[in-house]
Amino acid sequence: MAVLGGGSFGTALADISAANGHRVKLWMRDAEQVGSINNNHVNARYLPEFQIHPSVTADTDLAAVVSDADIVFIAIPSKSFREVVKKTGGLLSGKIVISTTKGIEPVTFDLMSQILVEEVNDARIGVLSGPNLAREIVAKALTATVIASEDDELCQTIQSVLHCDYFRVYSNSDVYGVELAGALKNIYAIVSGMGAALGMGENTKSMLITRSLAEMSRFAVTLGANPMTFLGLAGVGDLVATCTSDLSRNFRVGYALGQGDSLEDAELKLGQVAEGVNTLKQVKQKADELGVYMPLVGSLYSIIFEGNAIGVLVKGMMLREQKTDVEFMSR
Ligand SMILES: NC(=O)C1=CN([C@@H]2O[C@H](COP(=O)(O)OP(=O)(O)OC[C@H]3O[C@@H](n4cnc5c(N)ncnc54)[C@H](OP(=O)(O)O)[C@@H]3O)[C@@H](O)[C@H]2O)C=CC1
Ligand SMILES: O=C(CO)COP(=O)(O)O
Repeated sequence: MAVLGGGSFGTALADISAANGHRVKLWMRDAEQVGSINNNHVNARYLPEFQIHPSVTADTDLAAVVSDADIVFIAIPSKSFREVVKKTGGLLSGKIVISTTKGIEPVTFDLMSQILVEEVNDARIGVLSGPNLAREIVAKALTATVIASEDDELCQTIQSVLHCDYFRVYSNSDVYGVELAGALKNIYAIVSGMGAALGMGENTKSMLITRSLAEMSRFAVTLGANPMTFLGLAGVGDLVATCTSDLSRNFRVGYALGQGDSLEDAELKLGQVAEGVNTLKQVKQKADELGVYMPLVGSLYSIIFEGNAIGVLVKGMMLREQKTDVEFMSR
């Protein structure tokens, strides 16, 4: 088995699979980080306090790591996903390839599994998504995830590779819905982080999460996803986890923005990927093109990229025309 990307989530997945008896190779581009995993079983940059299972070894040689594996998980930020897949030079063909990346490619609006379809011949493709904060997983907190693929056998294989007494794997055949949900919720985690910095109460948190769910499912349904997927772990599950935890990098970026930091400073302080910032840009553009009503996306975009004041936008949103609660019921 191989995991491409040795950040916090790639490391967490490698550790679970190794503890389940698999020999796991982690591909990382940095030789020093590889040395730390092979010699000390520690990912010194991303999870320094955690001891990785000794059956996980790391390597900087991408071709060697991929050639050796029948299952390949990809945990590379969306910004570099296509570039890394291209670098594998056809070696992913015929393998089970699972994206764990929650992002959207600029210009193409491709999700990561769509990039895999475009770049790899004959791979069996799946998506892993759900409420999966990496630091909780490595601490063995009880966790559930979703493997999405139209290939039932693939889903069963991944369930058996990852399932253990603290990690439960559900399947779903709506690949597009599962993957889109994972990308979209990052936007709302930024909004929630911002709200937390401004001291919002429980009523406000609840309103924000519920209206986020309404907005993201409205957008996803316009693009052809199944709205029912949004009621599952990859939808409401991941939305709740990410919008309520300061372990979420997107939440933390929002918190820093709410405290008055610039986007640049907030991202710099974080030092890791917060996919929601790019996702916000892509979704704002697509929603404008398609005419989808997304007041939270519109407001967050104008705060971050157009310098509008949070207070003015909040007031504007609260005083908008009245809407129905569950819009799918009134169709
Ligand atoms: N962390 C989490 O809780 C979860 C994350 N995810 C998703 O998984 C994806 C990865 O996240 P995560 O592991 O947390 O990210 P991190 O920021 O922790 O790590 C990113 C990893 O990707 C590597 N990387 C980045 N760019 C390249 C490149 N061009 N070539 C090779 N390697 C590269 C980094 O290497 P280097 O250190 O050398 O820069 C690092 O190992 C994201 O889309 C995220 O949304 C999904 C579920 C949970
Ligand atoms: O996707 C995640 C949890 O499910 C991780 O969220 P962040 O990328 O915001 O840390």
